[in-house]
Amino acid sequence: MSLLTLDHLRRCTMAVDLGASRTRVYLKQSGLLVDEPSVVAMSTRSGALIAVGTPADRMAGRTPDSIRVVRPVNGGTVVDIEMAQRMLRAMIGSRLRRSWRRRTVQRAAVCVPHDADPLARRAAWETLAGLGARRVELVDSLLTAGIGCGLPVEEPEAAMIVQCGAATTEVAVLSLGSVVAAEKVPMGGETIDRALTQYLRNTHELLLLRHAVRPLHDALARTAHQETEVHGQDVVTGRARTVRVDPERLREAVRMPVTSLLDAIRAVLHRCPPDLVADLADRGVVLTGGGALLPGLDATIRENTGMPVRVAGDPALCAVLGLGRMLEGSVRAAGARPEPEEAGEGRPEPAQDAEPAPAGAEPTPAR
Ligand SMILES: Nc1ncnc2c1ncn2[C@@H]1O[C@H](COP(=O)(O)OP(=O)(O)OP(=O)(O)O)[C@@H](O)[C@H]1O
Repeated sequence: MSLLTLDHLRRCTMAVDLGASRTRVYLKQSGLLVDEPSVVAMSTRSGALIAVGTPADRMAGRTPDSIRVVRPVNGGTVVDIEMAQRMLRAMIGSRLRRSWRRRTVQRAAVCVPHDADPLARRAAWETLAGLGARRVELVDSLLTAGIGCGLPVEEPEAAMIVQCGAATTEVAVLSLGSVVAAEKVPMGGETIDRALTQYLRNTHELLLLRHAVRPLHDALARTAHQETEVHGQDVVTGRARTVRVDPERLREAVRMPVTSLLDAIRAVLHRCPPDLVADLADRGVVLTGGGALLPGLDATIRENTGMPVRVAGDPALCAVLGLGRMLEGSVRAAGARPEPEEAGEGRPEPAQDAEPAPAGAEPTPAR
């Protein structure tokens, strides 16, 4: 994270985190503007938007043939650019006056996964450019999450972050404003939900209702034999049925995804120089992302690594709030002089983390 990058970011007015589960938008000097499910409901006949965000999410699994529910982001990557643009435009448009909207989106910053390939970076860039952004800065979401949870990422002492998203979890060691080592596992909140749903289907022949998964999360932290009642639909008869499940069986059901996360933490530790590992023993691990709220996850990591583990405050908002802090100018670059405003002046160059504007691609005018 160079002075130049921070200088470019300070000129942005809008910070965006396009997540598989939720979309968040932070407005400079105003705070969090949008925090809504990344979901769009559209008419299959006319293609018109019917609902966006929370109301669209409520429709999922209940729609007639005339309505299609679309999730334009998958694993932190925009997979349907046009739909992501329509979703963002509707979310921002409903909260900002038209005159403000144009000015706000002109310079935007967006979080991208650490290992985002050129296509994924281009998709994030195009989504924002299509909204009218003339300049789009792409910033590593591991750094923004680290800043958002209060880690002094610009210092030489190492810190470990585990960013638990909906579809994936990223483990990283941060030092001097950059990522020293990182691993990604295809395990997230959705993977845990799928494992619990499959367990109930295979063992109890019960189909779980979409909103009945959350109580099972709480059950994961209970002691053995403290059974939990689960309501669902019988696979064979199709009728409503209730079963009682032991928390120990639920923990077994999610053991595989959790073990893959523990393996990733070990792999990252092995790749770190000994001095940084010594820092981690003192500073421990911080869990960010909505999946960090899974009851008992922090305790499991603590038991298996022997390191102190804490869940960040508002973990799901860390990435966007961290990017917001960069926009507000409250982050110092590694080894920065005290007056960062004066740095970066002079010849304008592309920011280190920014995607260069693709050749021939003019920013689309605001609609
Ligand atoms: N209280 C909770 N207990 C357990 N899991 C939770 C809780 N709250 C949110 N989650 C899970 O967190 C996940 C969403 O996290 P987050 O909002 O960080 O994801 P995202 O940024 O949209 O996704 P990604 O980073 O994968 O693109 C969901 O899968 C959700 O089930």
